[in-house]
Amino acid sequence: MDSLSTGRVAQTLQRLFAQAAQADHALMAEFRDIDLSDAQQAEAVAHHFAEERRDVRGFYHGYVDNYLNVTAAYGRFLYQCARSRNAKCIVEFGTSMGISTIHLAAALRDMGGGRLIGTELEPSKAARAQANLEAAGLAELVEIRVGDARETLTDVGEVDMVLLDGAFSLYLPVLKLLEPGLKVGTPILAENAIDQENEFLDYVRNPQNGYVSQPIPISDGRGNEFVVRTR
Ligand SMILES: C[S@@+](CC[C@H](N)C(=O)[O-])C[C@H]1O[C@@H](n2cnc3c(N)ncnc32)[C@H](O)[C@@H]1O
Repeated sequence: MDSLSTGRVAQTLQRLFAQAAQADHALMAEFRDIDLSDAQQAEAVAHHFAEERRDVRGFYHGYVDNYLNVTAAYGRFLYQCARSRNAKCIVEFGTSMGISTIHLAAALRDMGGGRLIGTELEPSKAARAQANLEAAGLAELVEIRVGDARETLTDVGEVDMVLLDGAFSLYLPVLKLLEPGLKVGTPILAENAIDQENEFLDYVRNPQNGYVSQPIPISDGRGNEFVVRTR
């Protein structure tokens, strides 16, 4: 049996997905209801990117009460990746309220233990994630570093798996920060890696940089890139 489907982990996830659906309802509806042409969509994404790049802290502070979480299907995929990799050390950029974190930490626990280093800009979100991990019985496996990933992830060392789910304009600098500790075969999962003037995608899709990478269709329209380190 896996702990995703039973006990405290399953109960906590069920509660969090319900809370997330409520908290993010208006936000999600905004995106769902927009029927934009390709050109308008490209413009909207570019605007989003520019705003985030201009003021990362301010941009995400605007979402302080939003979960912005992975889907349940993507969470299961994270769990599967960690299990298939037999991961012992996982790094997560962008913890929010801890939904993805719980999936990853559950995989670590189901394999006998390990360490997850997460990072979150917003102190109140980090505190809520901590409480959620405690509710799921997984807190001892996770360290949530409060602050900007570019400062909090400078010393993580060897990593078996990475989830990039923070500010998407920072995926490339954060990957480069982690690169010295990546091993051959390390999977890097990137959420919201939208294929539009994206320097991160340009980098990981160029085999000369030591990766093989392609989008995977788990959560439609969410830009799920699956990257594997090849050297
Ligand atoms: C998409 S949400 C993460 C969702 C989470 N992985 C989940 O599935 O529940 C992105 C989070 O990254 C945080 N974030 C954005 N930029 C960051 C940075 N530079 N360093 C650390 N956290 C950051 C935001 O505050 C936000 O809570």
